[in-house]
Amino acid sequence: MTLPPTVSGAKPLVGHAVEFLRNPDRLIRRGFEEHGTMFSVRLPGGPGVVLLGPERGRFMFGEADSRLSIKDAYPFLKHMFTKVYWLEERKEYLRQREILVPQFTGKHIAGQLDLMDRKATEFIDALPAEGEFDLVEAFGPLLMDIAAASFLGVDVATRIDGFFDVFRRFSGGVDPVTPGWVPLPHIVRSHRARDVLRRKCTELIEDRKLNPPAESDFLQTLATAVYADTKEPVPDDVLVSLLLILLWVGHDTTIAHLSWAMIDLLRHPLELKKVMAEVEHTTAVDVKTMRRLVHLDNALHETERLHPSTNGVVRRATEPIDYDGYHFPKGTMVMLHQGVSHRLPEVFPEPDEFIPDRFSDEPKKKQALYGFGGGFHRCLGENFVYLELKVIITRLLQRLDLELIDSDPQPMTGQQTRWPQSPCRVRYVKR
Ligand code: HEM
Repeated sequence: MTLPPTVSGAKPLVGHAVEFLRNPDRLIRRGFEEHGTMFSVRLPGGPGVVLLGPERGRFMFGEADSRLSIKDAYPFLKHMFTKVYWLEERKEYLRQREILVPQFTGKHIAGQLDLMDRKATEFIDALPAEGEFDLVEAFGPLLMDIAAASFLGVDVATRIDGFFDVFRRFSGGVDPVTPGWVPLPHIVRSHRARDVLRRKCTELIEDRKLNPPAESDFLQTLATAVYADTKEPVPDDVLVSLLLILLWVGHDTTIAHLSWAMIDLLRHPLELKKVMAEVEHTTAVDVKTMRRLVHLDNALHETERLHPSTNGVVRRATEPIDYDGYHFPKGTMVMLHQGVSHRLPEVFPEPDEFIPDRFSDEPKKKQALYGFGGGFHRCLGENFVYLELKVIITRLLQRLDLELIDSDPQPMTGQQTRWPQSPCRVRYVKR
């Protein structure tokens, strides 16, 4: 048995590396058109296999970590975070996961809703009576502020002004092809930003150990965490990396989802009207009320389908794997690409159209979405994100009349989170 067929366009020596770095979506769409839902790409680190669609997704996320591993799947995380969480051996990863999981229970997330509401309200209060803003430029600091207040505490969040810009430089280090030691400008910038962030997070943890607040919060729980099995304190460098991961994933990908959700709604007045009717009289922002916002929920899933925030979910084969008539040698990089998977016409008819009601007609279709990954590593923050988006959008639509200035923003290309490219401005008038 052999690898799946290879997509066209491989160059001598570098294979598909350059196109994969610069325009992975185009490469993968071409692969789909040439070979269907499974094909190979040639990358410097060895063969890569791209999988598309729910059936292949079930295979990928159903495989054990011991065969399709997350540990070596994202090499850039090594230089961005050093050795932590996904990069650890399975036993250590599970010990760290045990610390995180309790922070994402329904009860904990429900406790964050008032904070999200307060921050969204402050954001709107601070706007002049009318004007315009760029969605990414405006939502970036707002979402960073919510992530910082949720994971560092409200008092600390006020002391870390400017974190969003530092994180922006840090995120520039996402590069699955170039080794972390190569001194290219984006990697050097990312390392400098990482050092600033690590220093700051170390100070915060040390400070919390010395001065615990009267009421415990997430940062306090983390600063005093012990491993469940040995009862030994978790070392500071691990705590700092966990904090950095949460702050990073806690705002970066959400910027894309929130910005695209607003763009999708503003470009579809009939859908906007349905959502407006639903949120118009919403005063309390408790979990039950947010769950009743069915149109908004469907619209957010439709945005997740059309504009997934990440570039793909990746695993590395730790042993040779035979699948559907093909052979993946040990070391193969296996990637599920959400962008193309979410637009397969046989799964989602009229794939390029924004049709939130498709999820009312067939709620199970949500299971074919991979915006938040799948299986054991499925995003721990998914419920947090959906509630956060609902709270913010409810308040925005209640208090602002909005109109898109740039009517057709395009997604970022390359390896960056799929934010809409600026300018993506809205004009608003306060009601
Ligand atoms: C729109 C926003 C978000 C998107 C699109 C997103 C997407 C993802 C994806 C695709 C994965 C799976 C990675 C893989 O399997 O290789 C993941 C994992 C994860 N996400 Fe998110 N995420 C978002 C927001 C958040 C937030 C707000 C948090 C928490 C603050 C969070 C915490 C995590 C954690 C801890 C994992 C790792 C789970 C594990 O492997 O144990 N995410 N996310």
